[in-house]
Amino acid sequence: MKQITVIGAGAWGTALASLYARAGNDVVLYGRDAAAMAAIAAEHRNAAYLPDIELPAALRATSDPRIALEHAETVLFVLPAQALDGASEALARFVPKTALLVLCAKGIDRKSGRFASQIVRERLADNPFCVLSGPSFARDVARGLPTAVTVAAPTIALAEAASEQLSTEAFRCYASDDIAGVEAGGALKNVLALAAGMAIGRGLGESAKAAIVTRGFAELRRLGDAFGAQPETLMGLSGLGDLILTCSSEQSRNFAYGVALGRGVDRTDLKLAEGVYSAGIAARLARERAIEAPILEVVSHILAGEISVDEAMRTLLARPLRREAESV
Ligand SMILES: NC(=O)c1ccc[n+]([C@@H]2O[C@H](COP(=O)([O-])OP(=O)(O)OC[C@H]3O[C@@H](n4cnc5c(N)ncnc54)[C@H](O)[C@@H]3O)[C@@H](O)[C@H]2O)c1
Ligand SMILES: O=P(O)(O)OC[C@H](O)CO
Repeated sequence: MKQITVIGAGAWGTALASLYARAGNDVVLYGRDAAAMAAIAAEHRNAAYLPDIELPAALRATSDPRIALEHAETVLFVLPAQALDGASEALARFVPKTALLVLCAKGIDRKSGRFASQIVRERLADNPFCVLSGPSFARDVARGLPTAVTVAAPTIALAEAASEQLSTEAFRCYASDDIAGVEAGGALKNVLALAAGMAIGRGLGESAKAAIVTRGFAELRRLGDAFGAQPETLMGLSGLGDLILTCSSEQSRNFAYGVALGRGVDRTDLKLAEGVYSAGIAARLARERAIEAPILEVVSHILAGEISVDEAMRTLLARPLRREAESV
């Protein structure tokens, strides 16, 4: 049994806390909202996220960071990318020096262009850490449905040890030492899911969606390569695998948000579509590296209210014709 603390009581934090509590670990879920955390502890249910899922009775919940972290052997950071800098600064002093950090955000800090590992390690430089990413809807994992993800760490030995610890019967972790690849895949697939959703919402059809996902994946690979990612990582669970999942179901908040944009309707009920925050910075990082990323570019312009979905499609379709083999 491990002492595990999950920071972030949203959908994914609640699902992971539930997964590891059911697997027999001593798990504490930490969230900022004292009333919400007291309700989770009393009712074994997270009313704001996954309200219909019954949480394990052994799962503890608190809004006190000292209580949450004092005995932690493993600390999962399950916060939106934009919250990581502030939260890791505020919480760093409570995190035991030897605790394994598991970074679960799929986004890019839009001010600094940094990924989760770069942000959190600035505050917690001495702790061992890994990044967890891959096809995994919170609801599926909370219900105990099976999936597989990638766990990347600075050394393959640490990644294998972390994968061993983080795997359960239904949650299979593959080890990798490609942190850049795993983080790039997780963040960029969200932006591409917005584009895929927009195509469906605008009524452009499944063929257009498949073309956008495939050409978007070429952009993900080019930009990932510039970040130092290994191609096989991007072809794996945290790249292609998560792209397939996220672009194929309205269970994805990013895809659903894109569908809504394509239809011209408001979806403020979608609590977090990470791609909305990562699109502009992803397009900028590509531009700065002279990497062709027309889909990331148009998504960032649509979100900024600068062009419509129709204008974006016209821009994409008017691009010069290329040999496919030269542009993947
Ligand atoms: N939901 C999923 O299926 C899923 C799966 C895999 C990865 N992810 C990724 O995990 C990350 C979190 O996603 P989520 O689905 O849990 O989001 P969410 O919107 O459901 O929950 C985010 C939680 O973080 C809390 N929070 C925000 N700032 C905070 C702070 N400074 N301190 C403490 N808590 C804070 C919010 O109150 C909320 O409870 C995202 O990067 C997302 O892409 C989500
Ligand atoms: O609901 P989304 O779009 O944030 O996607 C959730 C997970 O990242 C899917 O793997």
